[in-house]
Amino acid sequence: MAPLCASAQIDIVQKKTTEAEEELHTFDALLVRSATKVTEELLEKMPNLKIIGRAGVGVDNIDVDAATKRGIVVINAPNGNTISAAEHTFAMMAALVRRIPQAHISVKSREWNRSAFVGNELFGKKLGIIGFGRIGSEVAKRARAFGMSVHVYDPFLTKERAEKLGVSIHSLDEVLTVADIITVHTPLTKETRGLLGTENLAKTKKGVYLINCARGGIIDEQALIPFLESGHVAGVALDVFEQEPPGDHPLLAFDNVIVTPHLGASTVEAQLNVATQVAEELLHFFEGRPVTSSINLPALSKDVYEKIQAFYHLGQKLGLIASQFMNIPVQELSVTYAGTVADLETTYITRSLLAGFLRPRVASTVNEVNAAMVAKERGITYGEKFSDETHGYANCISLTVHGENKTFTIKGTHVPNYGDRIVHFDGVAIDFAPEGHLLYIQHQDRPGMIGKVGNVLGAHDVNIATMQVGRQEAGGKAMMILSLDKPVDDEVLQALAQIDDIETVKRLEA
Ligand SMILES: NC(=O)C1=CN([C@@H]2O[C@H](COP(=O)(O)OP(=O)(O)OC[C@H]3O[C@@H](n4cnc5c(N)ncnc54)[C@H](O)[C@@H]3O)[C@@H](O)[C@H]2O)C=CC1
Ligand SMILES: O=C(O)C(=O)COP(=O)(O)O
Repeated sequence: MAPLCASAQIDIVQKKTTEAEEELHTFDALLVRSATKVTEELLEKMPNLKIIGRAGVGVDNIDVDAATKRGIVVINAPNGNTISAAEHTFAMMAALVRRIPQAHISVKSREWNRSAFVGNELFGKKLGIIGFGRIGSEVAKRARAFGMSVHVYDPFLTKERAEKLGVSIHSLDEVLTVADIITVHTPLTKETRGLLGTENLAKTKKGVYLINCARGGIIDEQALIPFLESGHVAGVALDVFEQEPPGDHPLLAFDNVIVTPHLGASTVEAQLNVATQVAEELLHFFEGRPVTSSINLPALSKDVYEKIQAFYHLGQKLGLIASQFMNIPVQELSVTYAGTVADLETTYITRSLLAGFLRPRVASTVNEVNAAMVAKERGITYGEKFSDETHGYANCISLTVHGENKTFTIKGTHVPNYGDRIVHFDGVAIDFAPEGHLLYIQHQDRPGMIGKVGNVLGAHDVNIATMQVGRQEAGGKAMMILSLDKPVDDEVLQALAQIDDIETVKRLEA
């Protein structure tokens, strides 16, 4: 939190959401741990919210889809508590096989019953790890130091990484059947909920030990009961529960179930790490710098951000202008990158372009977080292409919009230390800055057109800042793009449309 406390721009309110009902609508940012449930209902009460920071890893307490729909960035602190969670898992493993909590209670009860607490060694045992990300792999390192062999199931794990960490990759069934101890380290998702349920528990070795320091529900709590009763499962260590706190849960009655109250990340070090990480990211966000640990935005490093920043702005302007020009329903946007920009992280630029395009069309907030989702909802598809055709510029972004009976193409370039320029507009080569109050006029290429337009605007007290003209061929289709000191009203548009040889007049705000 220190970075936030040091910032003069940030006011910190530390309360439970239920105690802050009256103020909820005022907050720009929300920082939470796992106990706060960020539901759609809560988000509805927070119309000002721009970012949610999870000071930890798991975001299963946050309705990320609902946040994304509203254009709210969700960030977490992905590695600040990894070591603490891995160490806690290991502490639970040792406690489980040596029955330390039970022995502790016994001695505290003034008993001295050594024969009741004969345990097992970890040395030489097969450890099954399900989910081999940051925490799973740290657990593996410690297991190897204890002389255990490590058998991993993770559908996304590469052979190289497994070899590097000295573990063997297996199918889920293989891990279930060979492991003496199984520990789960996946996120809680549709796929992992109930991963260790009746069917899979039945595949485990008789006398297996199970550990869940990831999320309640990955091991099905109800399904576990008969396996404990029959002695098939020798013991279970749980740091997390389907409902937290678990209340009077039947699992708590078993002597060989050892538990902690979601303490995996509860160390001084981990809390300092995650709080600092998330606070720094939050400040970056409000300073307009990239955030690197967003759940609902592609990751972007500072270096990459600095390179794409200019194109990000250009993309947004291309989208914005094209959307107003094509003020009809559209089905498809096609973006082509050429020259230096084609080597950059274009996904971000495309998202920005898409957000610019959608902004004049939708009432709700649309930004690079929810642009793809909003486009999908409206049946607009989009795609990226790469080309060598830069039209003589160092870089060129070209956007083609496909509407029902019309297709429109706009191309732009970014010139360092000069700015963005639109260099092609609806088939005509032109050169103007996509800024401010613009007016598009399509007309026949005849002498005197500029004067006529100037007269009408002058009569309505509209000052022209710049004027660019272009045409396909002499005497054919021609266009003017004017930049004006103030926006024009409908009356001015009508007056211009009445000039002979003017075919279309459109207002474009950029
Ligand atoms: N008890 C506690 O206080 C803490 C719990 N956690 C929890 O630990 C879990 C793991 O965290 P990290 O290692 O940081 O995450 P991670 O994202 O680095 O690793 C998760 C791994 O699970 C794998 N995975 C995803 N779906 C899978 C599936 N269906 N089957 C097998 N593997 C699958 C992924 O490929 C990934 O390698 C999370 O659920 C997190 O919320 C994290 C920190 C503290
Ligand atoms: O980071 C995680 O996923 C955790 O489970 C830690 O949760 P906490 O912040 O301790 O409520």
